[in-house]
Amino acid sequence: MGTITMHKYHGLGNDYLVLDPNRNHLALQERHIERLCLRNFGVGADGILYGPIFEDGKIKVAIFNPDGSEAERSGNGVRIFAKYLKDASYVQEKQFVLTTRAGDVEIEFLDENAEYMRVNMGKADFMSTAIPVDGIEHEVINEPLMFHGTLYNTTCLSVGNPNCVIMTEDVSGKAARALGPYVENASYFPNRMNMQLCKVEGRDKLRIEIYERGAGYTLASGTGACAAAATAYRLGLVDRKMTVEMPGGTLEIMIAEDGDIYMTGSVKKVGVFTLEENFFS
Ligand SMILES: N[C@H](CCC[C@H](N)C(=O)O)C(=O)O
Repeated sequence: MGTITMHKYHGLGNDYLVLDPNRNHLALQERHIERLCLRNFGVGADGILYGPIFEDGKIKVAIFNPDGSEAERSGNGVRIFAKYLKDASYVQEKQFVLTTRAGDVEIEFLDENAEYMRVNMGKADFMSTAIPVDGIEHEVINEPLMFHGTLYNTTCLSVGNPNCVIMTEDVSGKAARALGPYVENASYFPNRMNMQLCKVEGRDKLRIEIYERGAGYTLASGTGACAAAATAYRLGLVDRKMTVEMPGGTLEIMIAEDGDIYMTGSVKKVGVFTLEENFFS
């Protein structure tokens, strides 16, 4: 197998390991992903970014959660991977397109070190069939759904991956950890679900706590911030530009006139890990 080298980054405390198949020989399997993400027995991460995969003239990245499931998109993940592409000299431009399983995102570096960037994350889709949410095709807006015996007023949407946003005054890590597993695995959601608890703190400010599909409680989520922002805007609770505050830090979100969601935020490199030959044995 040869030595495996991985590059660790975080986006507002949501940390990922980059595994580059062009520079490592590892047929990535679920068990490898789970083991690498373990914080005590492994390297520790909220997910794996596998790429760049050069295909059909595109630069692709595959995104995996610690439970081995593949995500259609990750907001912190695409900012991290964009910085890796620059650090590893795969890209020299200030702007370029990165392709995820949910399609293209447009990256724009805002500084020399690619530690601060803006990403066009595309449009939100509230249609049940796009998220997906079971039942007749309808927009899932302000819908009462039952989780763990209690009804919650929810709005569900896709921003490439499935998100459930619950507007509430009780936005805390404790509340997110308590409710999150029931939302993640509710029978309404055929592909499971990412959950955000969201408090509107002004026409330009949201605060969220996150429980991610396949990852659990995390300190920040790019798609989660975009989902909360698109929901609050759709509900008429905020203007087009806002900050979304999370335990790990803040992202700036702007909903453009055409509905595209622009996410601006930072990325930090932690370091490089070289795995022991027998790490997976
Ligand atoms: N767990 C998510 C993917 C990562 C989302 C989050 N880390 C982000 O920054 O968007 C999912 O299964 O859809």
